[in-house]
Amino acid sequence: MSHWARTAVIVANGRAGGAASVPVREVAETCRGLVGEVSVVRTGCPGHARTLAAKAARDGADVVVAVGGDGTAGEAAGGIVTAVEADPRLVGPALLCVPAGTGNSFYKEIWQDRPWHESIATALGGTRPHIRQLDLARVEETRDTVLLGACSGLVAEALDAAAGLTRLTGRVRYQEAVTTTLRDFVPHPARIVVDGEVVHDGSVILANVGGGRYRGGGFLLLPRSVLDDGLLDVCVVTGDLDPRELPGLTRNGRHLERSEVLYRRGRRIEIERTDGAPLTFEWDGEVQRGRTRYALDVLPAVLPVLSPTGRP
Ligand SMILES: Nc1ncnc2c1ncn2[C@@H]1O[C@H](COP(=O)(O)OP(=O)(O)OP(=O)(O)O)[C@@H](O)[C@H]1O
Repeated sequence: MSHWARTAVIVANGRAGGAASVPVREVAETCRGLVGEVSVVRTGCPGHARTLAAKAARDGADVVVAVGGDGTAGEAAGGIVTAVEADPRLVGPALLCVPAGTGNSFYKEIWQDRPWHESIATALGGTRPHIRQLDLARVEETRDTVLLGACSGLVAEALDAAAGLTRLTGRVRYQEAVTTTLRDFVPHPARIVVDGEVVHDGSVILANVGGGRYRGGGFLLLPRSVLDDGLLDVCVVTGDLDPRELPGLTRNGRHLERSEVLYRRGRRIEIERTDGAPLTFEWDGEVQRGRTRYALDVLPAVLPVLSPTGRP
């Protein structure tokens, strides 16, 4: 049987948290049995996966296989989408993720708990691909694309703290960072605007926009999010909630039952800190500093992603 993909480029991040447990050689061998031509490129620095995926798109690859975690997946997604924006004649390669990171939230969104070699066999093994055209978000201030989500407050501050916990690795590192951040965490005053309507103006623990349902591997912040509905979801946890309750509540989405939490959908979400101080903000795990405001616009159906079925 001849399979559908002629060319695949494997973009591998050897610095991702789970890289040691997913040998790139094995990923390449699995792909070679299913795709005519497979090449492997390795990232040399942060941001490199974006450049490599954009080049693969310009070279006409059918598939980009991103071997790494959520950061690698987000960079590869951005590379594909910006290459196609720059040259609309290009047909963007489909993205296939192999979970070699720490949280691997994006892989789980698409493939749940399936082992990676099964996902590759399903994605590349048939005579036609199952592709979902996912939405991304674009940050107005920087023009960056966002795959998984963006968040102010607690999540962004915990990511910042995690960077300093070099003695720990993996999920334990992030859990410890959340615990440390919660010790003296102070909510920030912010205005949240959805499609031009102010939905909250006051104290905020976090405002998370996405994208993916999970952040940080296991926190179900956006339980109702659909990756290809043409809309962004936003969850605002107001300062009326005790922040120490949040890790427990977001394990299974129970925070949505609380009156201190707002959940909305829209095409454009604006988050602005209202006391003039810089807003601690992050997207796809990268902490940002210096600005008081960020606006995110949906880019509907721009990213082809290989999936178990065309739609969930
Ligand atoms: N050669 C490299 N040297 C240093 N950093 C790199 C290199 N290649 C990629 N990176 C960076 O490594 C970072 C971590 O990668 P990634 O997010 O994929 O793994 P992770 O953090 O372990 O997983 P997750 O995000 O799923 O928790 C990314 O920010 C990426 O830009």
